[in-house]
Formats: sequence, structure tokens, C-alpha cells
Amino acid sequence: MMLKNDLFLRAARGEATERTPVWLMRQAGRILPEYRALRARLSGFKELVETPELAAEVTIQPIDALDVDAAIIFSDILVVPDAMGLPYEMVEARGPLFPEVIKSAADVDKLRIPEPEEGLGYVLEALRITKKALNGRVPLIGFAGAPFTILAYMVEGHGSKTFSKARAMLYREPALAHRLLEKITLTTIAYLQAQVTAGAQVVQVFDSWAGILPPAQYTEFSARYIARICEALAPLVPVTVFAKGAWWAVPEFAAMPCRTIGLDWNQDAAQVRAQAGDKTLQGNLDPCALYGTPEQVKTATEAMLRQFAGGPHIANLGHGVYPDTNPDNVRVFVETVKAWRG
Ligand SMILES: Cc1c2[nH]c(c1CCC(=O)O)Cc1[nH]c(c(CCC(=O)O)c1C)Cc1[nH]c(c(CCC(=O)O)c1C)Cc1[nH]c(c(C)c1CCC(=O)O)C2
Repeated sequence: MMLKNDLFLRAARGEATERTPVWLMRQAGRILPEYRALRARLSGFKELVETPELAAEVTIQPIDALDVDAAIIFSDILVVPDAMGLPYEMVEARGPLFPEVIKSAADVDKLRIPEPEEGLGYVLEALRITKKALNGRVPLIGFAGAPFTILAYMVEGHGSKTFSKARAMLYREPALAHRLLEKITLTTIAYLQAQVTAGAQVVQVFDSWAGILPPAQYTEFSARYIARICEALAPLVPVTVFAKGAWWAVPEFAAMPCRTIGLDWNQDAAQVRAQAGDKTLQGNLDPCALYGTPEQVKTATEAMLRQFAGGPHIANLGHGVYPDTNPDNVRVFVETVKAWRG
């Protein structure tokens, strides 16, 4: 299948493009009224994620509604622990909850390293359906959480400002943490490889909680596992690493075979460019900039684009779009990027 719009894929390979491609993290979701309407008819988030036809429909909604240059498969990073034998629930208006958490070596031993088609077949089927339905309109992104971020949820049991239970494990039982990270890493590599087979053309690794670790611990408990994922996937597709809050780790990511480094809104594009060699950079408009007037959104987007001049860039936000963002302002963001000739 020939791509009609391959700007994102070319930029993700580091090739020159006529204009900067644009998509948004969390573009498929609650900002869109058509998502909320579909979601309201279902028992919950999990039903949507686990029903491939519906997940595919929601994946394509932002391509129609926002005219972005890439689709990201509608799923969640927490499907991985679920498939390993630690199920999550998505509590309305609160977020993820694991009724059972990982506390001991026996808990880690019980976890499976599932065959992707068995444990995560519903995501792979959603990718296949989406790929067909997209009909080459835009490239399709697959994703997974970084092993440390997954460990954080599996040990803590829910979102947290501090993740102190998870962080305590790194200090008190580092060998146990490594055994858990090893199992998550093996599961994630097989899962991402299967996503590529099912149609993903780029994969992104989300290390959403990277920023809670001190740099030396980050290297030991997170970056080295991300490096293994990059090494396994880079021969297949371009890999993007997005590690929120881990600005100090850019030189480490630059040394990995990932192709793109995602920036959050606290990072300075010129500084990252200087540290990241020929990598493509992705980001990094502050999601809160989309609360401005349309004129303010345009000005902020152009200022962001100027900062990324001088190397390959994929425009995005510095984190997922917030659910109460006005989709009209998202369209202003997208149109401003598309009109830009920097
Ligand atoms: C940390 C994390 C999670 N999930 C994800 C991350 C990494 C990215 C990040 O840092 O934001 C990844 C994710 N989750 C979702 C996507 C969809 C694809 C996309 O459009 O980007 C992606 C890429 C759907 C979702 N995942 C979730 C929703 C909302 C649930 C709903 O519709 O009721 C969606 C659309 C739920 C979720 N899932 C998670 C949390 C903390 C929550 C609750 C907070 C929230 O509501 O945003 C875990």
C-alpha cells in the first residue's frame, strides 16, 4: 500500500520534507465529541480498547476531525501488565487501578511473558483493521510504555505524584526490580515486533514517569531497558523515545538506535538539537498553550516551530493533549504547522 501522505514517516527516518509533519499525543480520545459519544455507549474504557473494530474507528477519528499527518493506534500502555497476568481497571474520572500489585519475588515469578497474538491479539487485530481502513492516508504509529513506567504502575497500583512504593523497590530490592524490568522488556519487545508485523510503521516508547528518577537511577533502571527495545526494533521501523521529564538523558538516547527523540515542554529545542546529533526531534508545544485564543495558539505554535529550525522535526505537544482542550484550537495548531515554511 502506497502512502498518500508519508511526511511523518520521512521525517521519522530523518529525511527532508516539504513541510513539518504534525500529530498529537492522545489525539484519539476525549477531546473529540465523536469519541465521547462512542465511549458513552460502552461499558467502559476496556471494552473500547479490547474491541478491535471500535479501537480502529477511534484511531481514525482524529485523522478525519483534525487532519493530522499520522494515526496512533488507540490502546493503552497498561495492556502489557494485563497480558502478563496483572489486570488493570480504568476507574471513571480517576484513572487506572491495579487491584493486585507486585510486592514480592513470588509475584514476579507468577507473571507471564505472553505470546503477543495470545495475550494482546486484540491490539494486533485493531492495527490490522486500522491499516486497511486508513488505505494509505497517513502512517500508523504503534506504541508501548517504557519498562520503568510499567513497573511504576505494577508496583504502585495506580497513578501517583511520587510513586514512592515503586521507587522504594528500586532502593530496597534492586535485584527484584531488575527481574521485573527484564520480564516487562521481553514482553514489550515481542509485542512491538508483533505490532510492526500487524502494520505499525513507527513505534513510540512512552516513559511517562522518567522524570521522577535521579539521573544515575534512570540509567540503571530505565534507559538500559529502553536501549534494548530500540536495538530490537530499529532494524524493523524507526523508533521514537519520549521520556517525560528526563532532560538529562538526551545524550543517552542520542547513543541509542532510536531515530526520534520526543521532547516535553520543559525542554529547550536548541539545547537538545546540540546533544542529539542527526536525530529527528518531536514536540513540544505546552498542552496549556491550547487554552489560549486562536490567535495566541498560532503565535505560540510559530514560536515553537522556530525553535526547532535546523534539523528534522515532527510537530507535537510536549505531552498528551488535555481532555478539556477545544478541538478548534487543536485545528489551529495543526493548520499553523501545515502553513509554516521555516
Ligand atoms: C501514562 C499513560 C497511560 N496511557 C498512556 C500513557 C503514556 C502517555 C502519557 O504519558 O500520557 C498511553 C495512551 N493511552 C491512550 C492512548 C491513545 C492513543 C493516542 O491518541 O495517543 C495512548 C498513547 C488512551 C487513553 N488512556 C486513558 C484514556 C481515558 C479513558 C477514557 O476514555 O475514559 C484514553 C483515551 C486512560 C489512562 N491511561 C493511563 C492513564 C494515567 C489514564 C488516566 C488518565 C487519563 O484519563 O488520561 C496510562
